[in-house]
Amino acid sequence: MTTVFRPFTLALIQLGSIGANKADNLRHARQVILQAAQGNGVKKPDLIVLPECFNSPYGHIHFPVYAEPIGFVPGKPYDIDQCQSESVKMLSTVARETSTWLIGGSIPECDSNGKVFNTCTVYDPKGALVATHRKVHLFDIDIPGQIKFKESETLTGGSSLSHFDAGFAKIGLGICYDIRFPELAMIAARQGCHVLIYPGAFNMTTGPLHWELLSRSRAVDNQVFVSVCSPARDLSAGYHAWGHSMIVDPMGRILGEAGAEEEIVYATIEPEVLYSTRTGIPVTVQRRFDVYPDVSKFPN
Ligand SMILES: NC(=O)CCC(=O)C(=O)O
Repeated sequence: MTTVFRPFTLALIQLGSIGANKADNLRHARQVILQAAQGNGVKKPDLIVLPECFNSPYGHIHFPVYAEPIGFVPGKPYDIDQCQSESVKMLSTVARETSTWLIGGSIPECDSNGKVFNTCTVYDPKGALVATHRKVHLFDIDIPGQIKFKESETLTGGSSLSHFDAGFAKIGLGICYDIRFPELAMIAARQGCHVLIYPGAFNMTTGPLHWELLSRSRAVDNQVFVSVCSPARDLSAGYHAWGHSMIVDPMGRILGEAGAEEEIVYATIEPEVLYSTRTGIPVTVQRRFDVYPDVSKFPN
């Protein structure tokens, strides 16, 4: 069945005040979601997005401490009342109260084998948990003198791709470092996603260089809308996020962008832009898979 793609309003919450107290983080996130759901004076959003790791400080030592069991299995019914995750319960409740689709950024998730994942959860306007995405590519980098970070110290990478149908668009999910891997975005687009959404938290070294570049690249490569949602910058925290949450259209134009502080960014997603981009520059039907059939066969 082909997914309907209709105009809709997207709101990104560049959340601030993410501290050590999880209950405070959840309270604050709920309050800003309620505010975002009011709209920007023009239109109430159809979909609200939170940033990566919105309920805990961002750092590998924190993930196991803040991790919550979610236990979502795609395609199986999920009972929110039985769920052990306070973050999932809050997100489900506020999605229902606001009658809005909600992409709950990400939270550390633990499974029954003691593995911890960086997981995004998605709620429909009735509060049902309809999709999850476990960050596939862990953020392990070392730029001497600038930044060293190793999520794999405590996290396990997810092993599947995640797309969902919101009724007004098919949406592909990734988390932060996942945006550096064009294969994930290309598969989502080839499977019919119109919009790719990455809760993220780039840093002050790579953020200025790559955050916008990667967002616009994934949008132009695949002729889809791309949106990246960061926490606000907090120079008193252990990790300094770049901020600059943004929404990019299939031509690579930035439709809305935050600064470094807490802010809500709204944009209207117009399907016509995707269709006219694909008609004018038809790369999506000009690919030469006979020349480059499977890049994984080539050595590094
Ligand atoms: N949270 C992350 O995955 C950060 C990714 C990042 O900063 C990068 O440069 O990539």
